[in-house]
Amino acid sequence: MGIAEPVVRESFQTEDLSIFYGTYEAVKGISLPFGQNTVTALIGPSGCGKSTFLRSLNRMNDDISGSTTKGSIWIDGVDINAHGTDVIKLRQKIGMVWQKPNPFYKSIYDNIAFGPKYHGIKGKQALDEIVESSLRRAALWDEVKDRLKDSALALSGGQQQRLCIARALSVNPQILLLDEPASALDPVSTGKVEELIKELKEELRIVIVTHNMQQAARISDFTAYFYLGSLVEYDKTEKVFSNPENQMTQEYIMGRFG
Ligand SMILES: Nc1ncnc2c1ncn2[C@@H]1O[C@H](COP(=O)(O)OP(=O)(O)OP(=O)(O)O)[C@@H](O)[C@H]1O
Repeated sequence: MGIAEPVVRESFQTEDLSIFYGTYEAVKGISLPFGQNTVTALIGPSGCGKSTFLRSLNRMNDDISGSTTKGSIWIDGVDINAHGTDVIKLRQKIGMVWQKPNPFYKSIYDNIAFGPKYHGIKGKQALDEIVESSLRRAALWDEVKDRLKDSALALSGGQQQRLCIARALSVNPQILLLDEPASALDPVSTGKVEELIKELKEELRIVIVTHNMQQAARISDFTAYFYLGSLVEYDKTEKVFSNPENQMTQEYIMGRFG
């Protein structure tokens, strides 16, 4: 009898992950790795399960009544769906930015300081440092450093989205989940967010849902093509966009459907 091969797990990956709304299986047994310092793009036609899959990665689906999950999401050898997971700590490790910028009705400063304060950081100097470094990492510091006490809602849409990214960064996540983060932005702001994603991947892993094929091609290292809840193709972005294995991927990328 042979010796069983040890299971080598990426430090962040899904394994046979299915997600249901009631009895409807919106995500069907998907296994995907998310490597360090990589951007992974999730693409596919509307309703194919991209956002459902993305939200499950930091258990945002817990908040949707009737949603259940089967399979595993491994982070550093621990299944985040296991009983007893501290979901607040998990969301500190795995941050999320939504499609529509959603700053709090607070000052720019307080938007960023909120998370660190919640996690127990006290003292003006420590908070000042986190606010500055988070805004710098989100390429927003120079634009807002003289008006930190102004309302975040006075910022432009593109600035608000970078503020939301800075807010996510303020608690030092290892992973950032982005759900169409630039779809509500003008081309200049979109360009800034894309530049930022490329810079941030030097420090973190990023998983992004996007409907914009050029954007996926520009910023991601790996691309996963979803269709009707299943993973049809996953490969290096260059390969998926130049020579996909699957005809359906090819047609979607060429804009023939979706
Ligand atoms: N809260 C919910 N309750 C019930 N069904 C849902 C819920 N959210 C999503 N679904 C269903 O699950 C499927 C996947 O939806 P999801 O939003 O994940 O797809 P998507 O690929 O992100 O779509 P889009 O690109 O349009 O945002 C769809 O059939 C959708 O109708």
